[in-house]
Amino acid sequence: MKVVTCIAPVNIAVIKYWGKRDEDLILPINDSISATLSMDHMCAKTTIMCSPDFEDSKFWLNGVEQSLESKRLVNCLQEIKRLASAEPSNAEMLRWNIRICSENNFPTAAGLASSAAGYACLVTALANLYGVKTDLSALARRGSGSACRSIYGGWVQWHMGCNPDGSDSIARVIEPSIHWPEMRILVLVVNDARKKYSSTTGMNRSVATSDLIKHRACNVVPKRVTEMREAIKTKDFNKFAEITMKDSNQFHAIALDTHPPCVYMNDTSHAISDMIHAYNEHKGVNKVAYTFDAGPNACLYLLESEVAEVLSLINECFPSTVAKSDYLRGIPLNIEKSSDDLKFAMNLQVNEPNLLKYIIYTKVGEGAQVLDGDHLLTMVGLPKNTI
Ligand SMILES: Nc1ncnc2c1ncn2[C@@H]1O[C@H](COP(=O)(O)OP(=O)(O)OP(=O)(O)O)[C@@H](O)[C@H]1O
Ligand SMILES: C[C@@](O)(CCOP(=O)(O)OP(=O)(O)O)CC(=O)O
Repeated sequence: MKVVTCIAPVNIAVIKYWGKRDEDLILPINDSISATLSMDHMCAKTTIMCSPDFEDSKFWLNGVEQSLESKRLVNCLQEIKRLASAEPSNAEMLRWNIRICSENNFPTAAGLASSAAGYACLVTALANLYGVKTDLSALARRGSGSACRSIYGGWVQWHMGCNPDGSDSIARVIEPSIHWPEMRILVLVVNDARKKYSSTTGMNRSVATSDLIKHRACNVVPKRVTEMREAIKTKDFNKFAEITMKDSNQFHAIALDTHPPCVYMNDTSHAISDMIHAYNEHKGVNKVAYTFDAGPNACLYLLESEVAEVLSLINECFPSTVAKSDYLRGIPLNIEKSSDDLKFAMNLQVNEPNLLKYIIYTKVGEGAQVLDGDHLLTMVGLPKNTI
């Protein structure tokens, strides 16, 4: 019997991946760049066990048994087993059935990058189980494109590559997590329910029907990637924020240019983006950047020095009656400060209460990791937690 448990982070792109040139190999039509978020508040955890005593293979996600037939899961498993079979001593273990148990400590399939954390975690655990030593980003990519960036910590670029077999479509670290230690992230959760159409469906539809997506991939992203790498390297927040917001907006413009359109942002998302622009304008320089993935939730990048003021601004504009202990996740309670001057100077628009469900405060963190114990499966290969 062998057992491995891993944890893996989510990542939030500042240059978005949207569109594939190969659906099976999951090869993108443009490079993308993201920051990996700390696992303190958002992570996937996966235990994989294999044993000659297991009569069958099983997979549980968040306590619910899943099919093992999913194409992407099969692709990840097949690829890792193929690589593992190069080592003759693995032959017996490769015939054993496996049990997979995974849990996300944040909402699944809600546009909060659960598939990125989930597949990065799965392939890290599988590779460790079978002793496969290779670039894990290419393996994670077979589960979900954005997952390749969650293998690594810090600031990560997914290079689209040009080889038809996808061998050069891999993630690489631009800078480690410690490079920009003041960087912070606020995730404003507007809705954590399962979204209407997945990123996979949306981007396939965009590739098939949007004219703008071709312009973006060929003419916009290459230049933006160079500028973004430079902004990160030189810690130029103003430039970083400008590119991040423009890229998020271009991605959503393409989602709308898709036929039928994919509408991911809602009125609350737009109110958040208006508030950030008003704040940056008031400051005379970009102090906060927003970015939205395939859902209404906002992810704000800002430096630690701005957090207290921006949090009080959010509390003014988006009042909440939810208990603070549940509403502010990861936020020290003494961090808030009065925004009276700001409120007056910015002529703030106050929205109706409870448009935000909760706020997660986090920072840039490390990539996927193997844990020493703390397994999610019992010795007989059954989940310790079921629902
Ligand atoms: N911990 C996990 N282990 C394995 N697979 C997972 C895990 N978490 C999520 N997934 C897979 O990812 C799917 C959700 O992916 P989907 O792209 O729809 O949502 P998301 O990743 O939360 O949002 P987005 O990619 O738009 O940010 C789940 O239905 C499941 O198949
Ligand atoms: C909007 C995005 O979050 C899209 C993520 O798409 P996925 O990686 O979930 O898509 P598949 O490769 O089909 O699984 C932007 C990004 O993370 O770069």
